[in-house]
Amino acid sequence: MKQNRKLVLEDGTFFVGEAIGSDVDQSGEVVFNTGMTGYQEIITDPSYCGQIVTFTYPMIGNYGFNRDDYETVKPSIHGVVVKEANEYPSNFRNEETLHEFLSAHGIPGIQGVDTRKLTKHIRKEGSMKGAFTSVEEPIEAVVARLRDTSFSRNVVARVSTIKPYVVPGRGHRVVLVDFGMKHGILREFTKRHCHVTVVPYNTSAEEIRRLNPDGVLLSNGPGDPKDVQEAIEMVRTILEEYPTFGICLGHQLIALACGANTEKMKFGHRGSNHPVKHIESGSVYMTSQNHGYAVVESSLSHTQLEVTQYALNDGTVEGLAHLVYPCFSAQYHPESAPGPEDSNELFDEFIEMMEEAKGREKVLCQNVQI
Ligand SMILES: NC(=O)CC[C@H](N)C(=O)O
Repeated sequence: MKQNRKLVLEDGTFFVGEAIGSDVDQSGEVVFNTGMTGYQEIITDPSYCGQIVTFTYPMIGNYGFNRDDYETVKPSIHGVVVKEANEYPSNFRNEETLHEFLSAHGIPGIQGVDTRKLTKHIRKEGSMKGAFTSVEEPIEAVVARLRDTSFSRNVVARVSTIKPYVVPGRGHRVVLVDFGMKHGILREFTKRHCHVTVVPYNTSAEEIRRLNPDGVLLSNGPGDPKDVQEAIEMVRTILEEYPTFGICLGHQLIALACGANTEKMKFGHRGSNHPVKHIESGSVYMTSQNHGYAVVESSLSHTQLEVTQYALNDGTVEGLAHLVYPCFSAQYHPESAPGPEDSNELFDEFIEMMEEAKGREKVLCQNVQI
């Protein structure tokens, strides 16, 4: 393997390896994902906007990239770090290699890195900034540059849709607020015949009201939830008016809108086998996760939210429900893509919630007629 690219971390730790993908010296927050499969979905998940993802599974690219598994058409990840990038994918759906895919989308990568060492370092020291550079560039210069770089606070705006669009269906009318939506979420709604209107992240409560939805879905998305202030305002209003379901960033926005707090985690949860316990049933579900922030449990005591699910690995909050309004959320990805589909039923719960709300409306109308 060639030694023609370096990954330098903010604390001066560096890894030398072979350049793959695009030839750009990009920087980002270095995080790790432990999934054994699903690299295409991970690389195309907009929640990774601005991040450099280290894959702990040692060979990436072995089944190639195909036309079906995109989570968004235009990836916004800032780089990938792998132990070995497979050059000869073998799969009937394969269309291009990891290297070809990354090159086509301007994403840099590196192979030949001891990803186990890098992951252990991040676990110990926490996720941190990193940059790809040439092997010649002095470490001190890169570190100084990284210290001066601050992450963009505008990542949601980069990945959200600019204009609303409709994915027609004959079922419930859902307004899906796109903070960096994975296509998997849309797939779950179309599977259930919903009529989905996807709207930009900064759509106001008034604009949503004009669409007269049966329910509102707040999608996943990149960055710090506190950076999307206009959405927090909107969520505060809509959750009192419509059945509301929040996924990942959407979950965090519901918490903030209700007066709770969120915090940055040391190294986050990114993988496809995170056990989550549902308090009411006692059941444990394997979940697909990708988040670096979490809801602060102690901040929930003065809100109208209750914890419905916990992460079994570290006890962090994984699910919330509103005590008054039909509103609930999950910190993980019930749409999977990639990962287990155990929690798919949350979409059915949301459909039931919309049905119940419609039923209540009908009774109210009948009473008025009498
Ligand atoms: N997948 C997501 O929606 C991630 C939410 C948020 N950006 C976080 O890292 O916690």
